[in-house]
Amino acid sequence: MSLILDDVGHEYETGRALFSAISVELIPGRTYAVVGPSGAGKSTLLNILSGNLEPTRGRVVRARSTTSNWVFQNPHGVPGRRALDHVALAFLARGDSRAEAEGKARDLLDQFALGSVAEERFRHLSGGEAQRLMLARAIAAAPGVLLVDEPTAQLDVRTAAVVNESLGRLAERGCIVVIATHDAGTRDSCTDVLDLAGYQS
Ligand SMILES: Nc1ncnc2c1ncn2[C@@H]1O[C@H](COP(=O)(O)OP(=O)(O)OP(=O)(O)O)[C@@H](O)[C@H]1O
Repeated sequence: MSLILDDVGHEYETGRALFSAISVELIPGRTYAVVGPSGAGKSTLLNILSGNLEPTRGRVVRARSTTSNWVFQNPHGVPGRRALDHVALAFLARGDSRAEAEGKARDLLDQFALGSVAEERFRHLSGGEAQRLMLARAIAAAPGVLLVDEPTAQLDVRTAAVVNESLGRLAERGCIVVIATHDAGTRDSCTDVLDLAGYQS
């Protein structure tokens, strides 16, 4: 089910107008890079897409059943919980048995080059590992829309490419993936680019 931005613009009470007149239909199967200079409003647009923030202009049309999942720039995990359990829980919540959930979680961890830290506690992961774990957990939840803020900011080029590929694969499974990014590699790996520079008020 698509997500439609209809003439969307936003201005915080305290500030200037960030962007205006964004009209675009986001379609399952595609990955959207939201780009623009720092302060252009990329995170704000993700917030609007998530439904957490009402735009001051226009509207977002989404199916009532659409689930969205947000991966933040700063990873939030449970310090004493194993990496594996963070991902397995999402499968358990969807009705899998413990064995099935752990099997699927290990596959996903391997995809994100996290197989070797599956048994590690969250607090022992590096910044980049923790961020990839958050992505794996979000993907395990199979949301209709995945919103990701700067997924490759802490990663080396090779690991960033792994993450970009995984986000593309998730889209291919029917998810709308929207990524706020400054990373040219991530932008180029997306099927579509939404450049906020073109929507300045
Ligand atoms: N809750 C808020 N209230 C008032 N102003 C805000 C609020 N959130 C963000 N802003 C301002 O709106 C502007 C856009 O912020 P936003 O975080 O959306 O930009 P961004 O493009 O994601 O930036 P960056 O690339 O640096 O992450 C900034 O000037 C910021 O200070």
